[in-house]
Amino acid sequence: MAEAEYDVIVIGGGAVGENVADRAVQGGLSAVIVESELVGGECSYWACMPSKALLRAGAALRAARDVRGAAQSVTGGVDPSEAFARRSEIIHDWDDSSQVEWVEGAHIGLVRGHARFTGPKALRVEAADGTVTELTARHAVVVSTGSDPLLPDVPGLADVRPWTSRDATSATRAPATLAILGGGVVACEMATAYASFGTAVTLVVRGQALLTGQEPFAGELVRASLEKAGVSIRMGAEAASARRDDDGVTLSLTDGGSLTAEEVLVAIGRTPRTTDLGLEAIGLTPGDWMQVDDTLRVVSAGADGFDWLYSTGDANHRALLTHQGKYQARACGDVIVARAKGEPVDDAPWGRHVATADHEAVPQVTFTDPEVASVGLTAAAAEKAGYRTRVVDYDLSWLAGASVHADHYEGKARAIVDEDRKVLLGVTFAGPDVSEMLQAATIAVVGQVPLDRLWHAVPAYPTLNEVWLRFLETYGR
Ligand SMILES: Cc1cc2nc3c(=O)[nH]c(=O)nc-3n(C[C@H](O)[C@H](O)[C@H](O)COP(=O)(O)OP(=O)(O)OC[C@H]3O[C@@H](n4cnc5c(N)ncnc54)[C@H](O)[C@@H]3O)c2cc1C
Ligand SMILES: NC(=O)c1ccc[n+]([C@@H]2O[C@H](COP(=O)([O-])OP(=O)(O)OC[C@H]3O[C@@H](n4cnc5c(N)ncnc54)[C@H](O)[C@@H]3O)[C@@H](O)[C@H]2O)c1
Repeated sequence: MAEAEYDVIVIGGGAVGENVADRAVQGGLSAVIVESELVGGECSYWACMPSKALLRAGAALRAARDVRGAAQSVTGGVDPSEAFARRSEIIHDWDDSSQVEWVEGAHIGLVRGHARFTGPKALRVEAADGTVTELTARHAVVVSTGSDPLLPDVPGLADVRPWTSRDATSATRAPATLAILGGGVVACEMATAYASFGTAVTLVVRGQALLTGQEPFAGELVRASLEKAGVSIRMGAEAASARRDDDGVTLSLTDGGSLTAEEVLVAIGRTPRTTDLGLEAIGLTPGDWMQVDDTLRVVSAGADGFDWLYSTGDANHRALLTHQGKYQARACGDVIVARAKGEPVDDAPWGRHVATADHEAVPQVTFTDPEVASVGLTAAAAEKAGYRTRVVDYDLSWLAGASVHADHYEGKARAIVDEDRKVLLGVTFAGPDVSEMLQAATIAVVGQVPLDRLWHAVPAYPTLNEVWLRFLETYGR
């Protein structure tokens, strides 16, 4: 049995854990990552990267088809086998050697195996070959273990071996038919990708809308385009039972209907990867999300007992997005260094050691058709939070840039103005290729740039970014 002591132990070598360890080492501490699967985690191998790779071919074709002159050259559809091959190439065929090389180059230790707490600042790591390493931390342990797909308790569902996001992103062949449970981000993105491969997709959605955390027009535009692409959408229905036979999986639905598909993908949210982490050894409850303060320090059972325990990324449930987890990681790594060295902690809102943006300025792109790019609060969320707001809507198709971009550009944009401070609380764009417009909105929201000053941020003509000028003109000066 090997033993080792480090200043910082990071459990989980996903994109988030890697960044915590990197910041700690850059601050002069020693750090080790414990990883039970692939260094790079879910995002690199089963989530962001492969899903976006699978979506890209369809998006490129749609763009070309809507530009007269280019459209004439598009004579076929997406070739799924080439799209799967490109996906595999982009994610290095599930080989993490390049990420391991990066970890080594960053002077971060790496222990492969499954970590469990044995006590405060103490972990036991079991590798697949049975090797055991006992690790102790001088200053901090960071739980960056991510999340797993949530499976609903539906009779028979587990027995039909449903697809999760991992199966959908690592498939090497498109099924003829696919049922998808859920109407959120994974469901809509995977419906878009598989419909582009020629799969007959049926979405089974519990509520009456898609992408419910977003402005309502986003879900409505995505719904219309999925239906145009041949996706069947069953709103107000849930799976009541499932069984598999030679015809595939048959789902009976709560609305009395049923459907049969070759595969069923469950995409109804996530559950924390904290069940098998030995949390009971430190007085926490296995299977819970880790509750943290803005410096990412665990507060679940009173901050005093856990001044050495942190959690970043999906595991803390603040914002289940790679970029936001990496943002937390930078604050977390830096605050661990500051506390270890007895340096001042900058934990005022927007300080170096806090993840303030998690509360009201989270950017997200959903890579559907159309893309949905949003940051900050929706109109409903701003109202709920008690702000006095004005909603500014603009139709993206009215922009000169849109008419050049595509022959039938369809899209909408919304900005939420805080009427008391005359700054933006949130912005949403839904339209083809809006993803690259998001960072300007994020800067305006995080920077709390006054509308008066935004008039001086002149968008280039003729680009889609002219929506910024139209927002201001619509609002009035
Ligand atoms: C289909 C899909 C598409 C997505 N697309 C996007 C996107 O486009 N953009 C975006 O921002 N977000 C996207 N997300 C969300 C994003 O994938 C997650 O927010 C991100 O991966 C979280 O990173 P993490 O480091 O917290 O967790 P993970 O990436 O899950 O990493 C955690 C790591 O910890 C390891 N681990 C867990 N327990 C232990 C243990 N006990 N011992 C040792 N190691 C352990 C795991 O093996 C894993 O490697 C997507 C999610 C899904 C499901
Ligand atoms: N492009 C991106 O940024 C991207 C892409 C994919 C995933 N993600 C992240 O991954 C996370 C997980 O995505 P997701 O789509 O699984 O979750 P989600 O929270 O986005 O959507 C889950 C959907 O399932 C529904 N639902 C919940 N329980 C249900 C049940 N028992 N039966 C039927 N429907 C049920 C919800 O109403 C919701 O519509 C998200 O938080 C998202 O941030 C991000």
